[in-house]
Amino acid sequence: MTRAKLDKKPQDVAAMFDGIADRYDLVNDVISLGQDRIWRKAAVNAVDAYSGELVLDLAAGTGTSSESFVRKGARVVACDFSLGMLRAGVRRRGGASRGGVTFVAGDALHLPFADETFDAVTISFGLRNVNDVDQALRELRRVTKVGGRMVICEFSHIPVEFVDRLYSTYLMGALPKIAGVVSGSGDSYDYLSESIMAWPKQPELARRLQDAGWSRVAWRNLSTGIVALHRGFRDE
Ligand SMILES: C[S@@+](CC[C@H](N)C(=O)[O-])C[C@H]1O[C@@H](n2cnc3c(N)ncnc32)[C@H](O)[C@@H]1O
Repeated sequence: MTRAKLDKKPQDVAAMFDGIADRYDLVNDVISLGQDRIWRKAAVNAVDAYSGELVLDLAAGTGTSSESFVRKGARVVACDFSLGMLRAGVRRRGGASRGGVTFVAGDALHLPFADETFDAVTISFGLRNVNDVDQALRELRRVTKVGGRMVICEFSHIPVEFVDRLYSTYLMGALPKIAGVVSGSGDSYDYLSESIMAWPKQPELARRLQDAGWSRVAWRNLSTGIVALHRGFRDE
């Protein structure tokens, strides 16, 4: 089983997700104790897409993060570069373009869309896996219409130091073991823990959004900072 490292070589990241695609959604529910559903709901509310809008869900994987936008009446393009994850999503929905979700293969660093295509763009638990975060933030902005918005939902850091240390113990100890039993690939979940711990804290990520040209940047913690939602607008 391929396991990505912190250099996040695209072929390793894609192969790792190909390998865990079939059990990906089940493992998420188990290791987050069902919290992932609450985080996804918060992301959908933050995007606040309405009927007739076109939303890009980047690094959409199996499309779990995409489905709720459709329930709000928007059309969603679910884009990912792991063909294994896309196939699992297409199988589950019974087609590559069904019920408002269209799966598209594409790389976050060179998105296969024209400038100003989407009303809103979003990425859940994907940005941390991209090997050039700043380029991905610029690409997301390029494909967003002027006036449009972006929401990032990503694992983050608990602001209270000793609680963050306790959480790190769970991340480095129990999490990969539990995920290993459920998924059959503990190595991939060692990468999950390491990549979360190496991920920038909330203010640093906000600064990088601004550097990439996003305006009115703000964030909010979910589950005391285990996850954070960052939001920005394309004003020009
Ligand atoms: C943890 S999964 C998240 C899937 C989904 N958004 C969710 O919330 O369940 C991360 C996804 O990011 C995708 N990914 C990582 N780097 C990417 C890139 N450069 N371009 C497109 N997708 C990428 C992986 O293939 C994987 O499907």
